[in-house]
Amino acid sequence: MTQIKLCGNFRLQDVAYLNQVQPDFDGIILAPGHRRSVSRELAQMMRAQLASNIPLVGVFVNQSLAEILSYQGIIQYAQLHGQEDEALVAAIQAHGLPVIQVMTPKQQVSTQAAYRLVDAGAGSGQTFDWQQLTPSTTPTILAGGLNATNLEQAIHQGQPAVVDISSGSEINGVKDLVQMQILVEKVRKQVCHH
Ligand SMILES: O=C(O)c1ccccc1N[C@@H]1O[C@H](COP(=O)(O)O)[C@@H](O)[C@H]1O
Repeated sequence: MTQIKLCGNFRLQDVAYLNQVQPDFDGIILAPGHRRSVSRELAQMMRAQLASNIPLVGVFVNQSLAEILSYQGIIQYAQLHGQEDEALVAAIQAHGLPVIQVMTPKQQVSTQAAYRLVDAGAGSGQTFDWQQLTPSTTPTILAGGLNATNLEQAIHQGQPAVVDISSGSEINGVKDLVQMQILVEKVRKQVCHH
C-alpha cells in the first residue's frame, strides 16, 4: 500500500488544500533560507489547522539536536535532509520523535530511522533511475521530481512505501489544489491495482 507525502507546503491555503485531498503526510521546510521555508509561528498555525489524522513532517538541513527537538509538539516526524549522521538520528528518536533519514541514490545506507528517503536533490524536482533503489528493511520514501506524469511508473519501478512530492504539486511555484488531487488519486488507484 504505497502512501503519499505532499511536501514543501508554505501557506495556510496549502493546509486547506491538504485537509481536502488527505495525503498520508504533510511536509514543511523548517530549514531557513529556502524558497519554501516557514517560520515557527506559521508552522504552529499550520499544525493547528491541519487535520489531526495527517502527521506533520518538519524538514531540517544540518540543524542542531536542540533546534530540532524544539519543534516537538508541532511536528510528528523530523526529516533530515543534509549530512546528518546516525548518532543524531538515534538522539532525536531517543526523545520520542521519529526520524526520516535522507540519502542519495548513490549512497543508500542502512539507518535506524523510521523511514529512509531516497532523493537526488532537495526540492529541485530532480529525478533519478528508480531501479537504482536497493532493498532495505527500513521502509523507503521515494522523492525527487515526481509528478502526475511519472508517478505511476515510479511506484511500479521503485515499489516504495511512500512517494514524496513537492515541486510536482505546484503550478508556477505555488501549491495547486487540482495537482494535489490528481496526485493523491493516482496513488490511491495504484494501491488498488496491487
Ligand atoms: O523544497 C525545498 O525547498 C527543500 C529545501 C531543503 C531540503 C529539502 C527540500 N525539499 C524536499 O525535497 C524532496 C523532493 O522534492 P521535489 O519533489 O523534487 O521538489 C521533498 O522531500 C521536499 O520536501
